[in-house]
Amino acid sequence: MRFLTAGESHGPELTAIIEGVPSQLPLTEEDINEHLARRQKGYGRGRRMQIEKDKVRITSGVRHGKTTGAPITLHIENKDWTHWTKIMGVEPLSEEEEQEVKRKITRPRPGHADLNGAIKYRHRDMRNVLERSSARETTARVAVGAVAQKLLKAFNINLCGHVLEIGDVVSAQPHFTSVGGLKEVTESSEVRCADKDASEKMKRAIDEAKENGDSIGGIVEVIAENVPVGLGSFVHYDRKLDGKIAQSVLSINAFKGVEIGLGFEAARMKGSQVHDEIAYEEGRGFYRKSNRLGGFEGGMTNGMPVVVHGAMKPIPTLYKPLQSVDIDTKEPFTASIERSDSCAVPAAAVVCEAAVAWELADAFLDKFGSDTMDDIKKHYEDYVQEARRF
Ligand SMILES: Cc1cc2nc3c(=O)[nH]c(=O)nc-3n(C[C@H](O)[C@H](O)[C@H](O)COP(=O)(O)O)c2cc1C
Ligand SMILES: C=C(O[C@@H]1CC(C(=O)O)=C[C@@H](OP(=O)(O)O)[C@H]1O)C(=O)O
Repeated sequence: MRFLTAGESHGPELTAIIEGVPSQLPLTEEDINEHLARRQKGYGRGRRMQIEKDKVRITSGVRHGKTTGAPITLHIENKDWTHWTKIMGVEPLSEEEEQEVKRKITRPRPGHADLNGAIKYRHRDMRNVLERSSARETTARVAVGAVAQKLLKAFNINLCGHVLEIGDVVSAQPHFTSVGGLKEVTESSEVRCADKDASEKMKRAIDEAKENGDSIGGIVEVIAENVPVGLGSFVHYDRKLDGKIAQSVLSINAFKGVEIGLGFEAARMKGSQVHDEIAYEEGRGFYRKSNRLGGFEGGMTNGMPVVVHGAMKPIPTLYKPLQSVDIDTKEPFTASIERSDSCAVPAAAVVCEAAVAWELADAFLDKFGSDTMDDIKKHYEDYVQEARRF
């Protein structure tokens, strides 16, 4: 499968085209809207989230509730667009209009894409950078991930993204019996954290950052269960699925770190404390006695739950000024204030879930074929039985 997204933060809409989804997969707009709504929730977001009511419109690749195998086109309207029609218009402006909307952005925010993007594309108005570098794009990625999740769910593969840390507040590791249970708990929490005490502390940490004109980051975890052994491959660098997941997670706006299983902690431990012992049980087949490696060995899934962590830096746009330099006057200034989130870690957990879902679904189709759900199901069931008997 592959996908492209397009659209600016304050343009009319976000669009995604997905190619390679098999035919006969049941899919409705509501399947996607559910995830779009989840991404919009979460403590610490700014005023923009009160304006947007993200809903998808499917205009191709689905007929009467099922995919056809043709490219799927998804559209999500930006409600805020009505306030930006002049500033974001496609047609050239008259001189008068130009005067009216002339509010060039010349003051780059430390930590955002503004300055590098302006130099690279030679823009003297950094709006041309911020519009596309904005994490508004993650709406499209979540929509695409929702399609991937629908496919995985047909094979009982379930995912959940949740918050482990915000600032210096750390959640006790969740004790979940199933991703379903974890999902329920985290969806009812404003910070999407399964630890009730930590959730309250996280909210206070967000409030405190906001009161101080500051922002705050955190760590999210995505767990996927019932993933079959053998997705991805060891034979070539760009077929290693853990590597693909890492790329996908790091490409989410503001994500600066990714771990599979113990991740960085494994580097500080002895081999005997890290590697998961192998066991065998009639009917179940091979399994690991623990899951410190997060479901991966040799770039392939090993049948244990996939566990991915992503670290999000604090949001760059700050009410508390940081120093920067105007690209026109070359004068130093302290950053101008724009509307902004103070913490988007709970929302980012949903984005991270979508990123992992996409990579798993893509690897799944690589292994089991990609034309029609019936063929894939046959192939999958044969393989799972074989693997159990191996
Ligand atoms: C869900 C989400 C919401 C975000 N909201 C904001 C925001 O309101 N203001 C901001 O400056 N950055 C926000 N960011 C982060 C920026 O988009 C990101 O830092 C920027 O694109 C630069 O990319 P980089 O941090 O990956 O280098 C958000 C990120 C995510 C994932
Ligand atoms: C719009 C979203 O996030 C935006 C991401 C973002 C950024 O710079 O990344 C800046 C803010 O945009 P605005 O300046 O319009 O308030 C966020 O609201 C969204 O998540 O849907």
